[in-house]
Amino acid sequence: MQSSVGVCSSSSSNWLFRFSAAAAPLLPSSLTFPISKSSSSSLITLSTPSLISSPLRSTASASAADSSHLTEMASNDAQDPRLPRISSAIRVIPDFPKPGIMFQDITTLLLDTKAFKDTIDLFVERYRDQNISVVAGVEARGFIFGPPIALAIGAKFVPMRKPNKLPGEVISEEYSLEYGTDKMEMHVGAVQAGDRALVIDDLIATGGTLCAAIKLLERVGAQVVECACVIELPELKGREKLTGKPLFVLVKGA
Ligand SMILES: O=P(O)(O)OC[C@H]1O[C@H](OP(=O)(O)OP(=O)(O)O)[C@H](O)[C@@H]1O
Ligand SMILES: Nc1ncnc2[nH]cnc12
Repeated sequence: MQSSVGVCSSSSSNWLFRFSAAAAPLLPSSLTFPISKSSSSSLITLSTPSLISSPLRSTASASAADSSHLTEMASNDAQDPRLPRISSAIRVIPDFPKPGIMFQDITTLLLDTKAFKDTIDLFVERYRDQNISVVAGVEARGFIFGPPIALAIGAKFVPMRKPNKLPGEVISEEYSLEYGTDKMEMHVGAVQAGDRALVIDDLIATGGTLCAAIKLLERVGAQVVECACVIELPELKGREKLTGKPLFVLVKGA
């Protein structure tokens, strides 16, 4: 099938420069727990958990009528003590893969068995009763978080892959990057019209990647109930590009 360039385009590269804290985000208060970088080179340690709000509070912008109950759930939830550990388990590596980029490294979260389990549990607790039929995981790091969530909530897992990786017939969605475009692909037949989809990735920056995933799912008639990420970089305003789809995140990069 043909590729198409979606209306959701990201205006900057996937590798993102981090803005100063002075650049106040115009986003709705969606945050849960800020990741802060220690003075040492790579490992971050959270200084003070000065701003913890519930992960369930943090996310859903309630544009999709079908997801309004998720927003309601969020607003009623108390702070969750699991968030500081999750946040502090994420390492920030400056200048990777290019100078100026603060890389949010979730591999250290995977080494912390409690924090990793808590991460999965938080998503499972949110989605287990939402009648989700498909969890769509975005390559590559959405492949880490998506499958355990899918298994736990009884949904199928569908990989959303980079070009020319899937062997069967695919549909493709191009999306803009700062210099050029990238493409995401999904197997034809993996998702059916009427499926209720959750899109999972580790991180939202400009939102271009999640936008492409949403478009692929909607092209086959699925209903995207929500997007979920471990980390949001709010300064990049990716949330605003999600065509009204709710976004749920656990922590935000500072
Ligand atoms: O919100 P965006 O600006 O679209 O960026 C977010 C995407 O960037 C990273 O993946 P990347 O494209 O680096 O691929 P990888 O996981 O295969 O390294 C990240 O895991 C998200 O998928
Ligand atoms: N700062 C960042 N860290 C990790 N993955 C990213 N993808 C886009 N920006 C990123």
